Amino acid sequence: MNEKKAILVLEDGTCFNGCSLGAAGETIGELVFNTSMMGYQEILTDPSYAGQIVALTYPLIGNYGINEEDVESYKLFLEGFIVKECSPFSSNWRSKIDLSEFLVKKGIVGIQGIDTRALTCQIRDFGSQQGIISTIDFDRTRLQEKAKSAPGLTGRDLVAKVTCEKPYDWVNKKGTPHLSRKYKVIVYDCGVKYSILRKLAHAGCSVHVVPAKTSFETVLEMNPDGIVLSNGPGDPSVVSYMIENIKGLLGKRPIFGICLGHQLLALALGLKTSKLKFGHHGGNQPVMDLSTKKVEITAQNHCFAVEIPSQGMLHKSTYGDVEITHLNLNDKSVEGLKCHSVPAFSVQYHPEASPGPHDADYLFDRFLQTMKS
Ligand SMILES: NC(=O)CC[C@H](N)C(=O)O
Repeated sequence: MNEKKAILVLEDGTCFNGCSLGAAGETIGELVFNTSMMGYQEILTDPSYAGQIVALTYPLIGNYGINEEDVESYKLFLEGFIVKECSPFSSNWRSKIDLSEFLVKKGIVGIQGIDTRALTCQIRDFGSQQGIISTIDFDRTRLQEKAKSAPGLTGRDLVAKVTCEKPYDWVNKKGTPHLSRKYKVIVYDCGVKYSILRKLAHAGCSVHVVPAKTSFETVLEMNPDGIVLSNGPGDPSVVSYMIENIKGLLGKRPIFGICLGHQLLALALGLKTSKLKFGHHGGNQPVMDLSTKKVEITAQNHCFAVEIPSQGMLHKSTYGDVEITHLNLNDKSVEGLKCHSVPAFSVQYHPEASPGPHDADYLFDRFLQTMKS
């Protein structure tokens, strides 16, 4: 273990002393804990973690290294990383680099050797808060002040920070776009995970990714068969340009929203979103499909959620009835919705992720069916 000191100070003054992991320096972000036992590479490269410091609850992380295939983005957008113990060596046939080297290379400041269980209990009991990791300043009062004055996630448009600058086609292994495909899908990149693009390509779609600020008129001119609203970081309620785009697309083409995309679709339909106490981040969240009563084990990563409409599971929107289709069995929060009069549906969880189970794969088939009809 790197013996260089590091400190984590929370907004409320709680302090953890540990060792530096990754780059030296200082970083501030909203603290979240992720309960996945593996998949740290996918977590690190998920753009939805922009603005956040991620603590992993599983105690030993890094033992299968980092490979070239499992990245979810070209860049790391999270603010910091916390583990109990980073494995000092890694072993896997695909591994190209150790986790700690990878973090240094990507400039991510982290801390290890702290009681991640105590940190998790703190976040779970008192809710998420800002935290600061430092390897250069150990003055607790000063660090706490900095954490307190950090902006937080609410009211911040982080999509603008992570969306692609230019449109691009998702290419196959030979580097050419999948053009002669059955369905042409436009993906609004709000911080898209590559697994979504991989799944769509695997399902037989040609996949065109566009920046989040692309107008709905431009998207319609491209004549897609369907539109995917991707995952992404931050507070959905302030991403007004996406909400306006969705309003322009509803009823014109089939829409499938994933995570932030689900929240944005809900907002466009007149529903509300709000922040959860500490969010859902992990690979074993139980979700019930209310129409079949079937329970799926799902991967999730979100801090905000769609509120249950005051009149119950059916919401009257200007686009017709909107039904809440899925609920989280842990806290009964909204996990999915569908429109009755226009082809649009969405889920709060990640059907493209497979933290073991592939329970939610069927949603891609459903999207294909919607495009077909
Ligand atoms: N993974 C996501 O798309 C996250 C959605 C949103 N930023 C949230 O935290 O709730």
